[in-house]
Amino acid sequence: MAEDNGTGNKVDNIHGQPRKLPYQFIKDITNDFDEAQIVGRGAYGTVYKGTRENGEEIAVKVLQNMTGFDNKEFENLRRLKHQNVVELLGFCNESEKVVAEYNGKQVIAEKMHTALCFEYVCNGSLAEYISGN
Ligand SMILES: Nc1ncnc2c1ncn2[C@@H]1O[C@H](COP(=O)(O)OP(=O)(O)OP(=O)(O)O)[C@@H](O)[C@H]1O
Repeated sequence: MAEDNGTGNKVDNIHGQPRKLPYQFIKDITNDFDEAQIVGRGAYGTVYKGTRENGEEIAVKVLQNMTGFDNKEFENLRRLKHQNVVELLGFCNESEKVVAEYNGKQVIAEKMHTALCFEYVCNGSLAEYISGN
């Protein structure tokens, strides 16, 4: 089923090879990165629970201070498929022009939106599981 996120970006089946996802799509499924959707925080950013129109849940890891996915870790993750490893469904790497202040002047700046989307695992973290919380 295709999902129209209101910008003309149709997002079909997201399973298979990890694919590039529009920023508008991850914004929509996380209710504009609503605090109530936060499921955790890691060293690289905040993880949100996103819900697609068809009810499918997705973990959206919004990465901070990243400009792209040219590192080895991402390439490995992209190829990895294993029953014990959460599946990478897609990634977002989109720039947006924003007005920012620089040296007291208003300038047009390019803001990068980078995120990784994984299958959602609903049993909490391993630490919580082991400690029985
Ligand atoms: N696929 C997922 N499904 C559900 N919750 C997740 C998922 N991925 C991460 N989380 C939640 O978000 C928290 C932070 O995850 P994240 O991967 O960002 O940090 P991390 O495990 O400390 O690794 P990193 O070193 O990459 O920061 C996890 O502890 C977990 O609670």
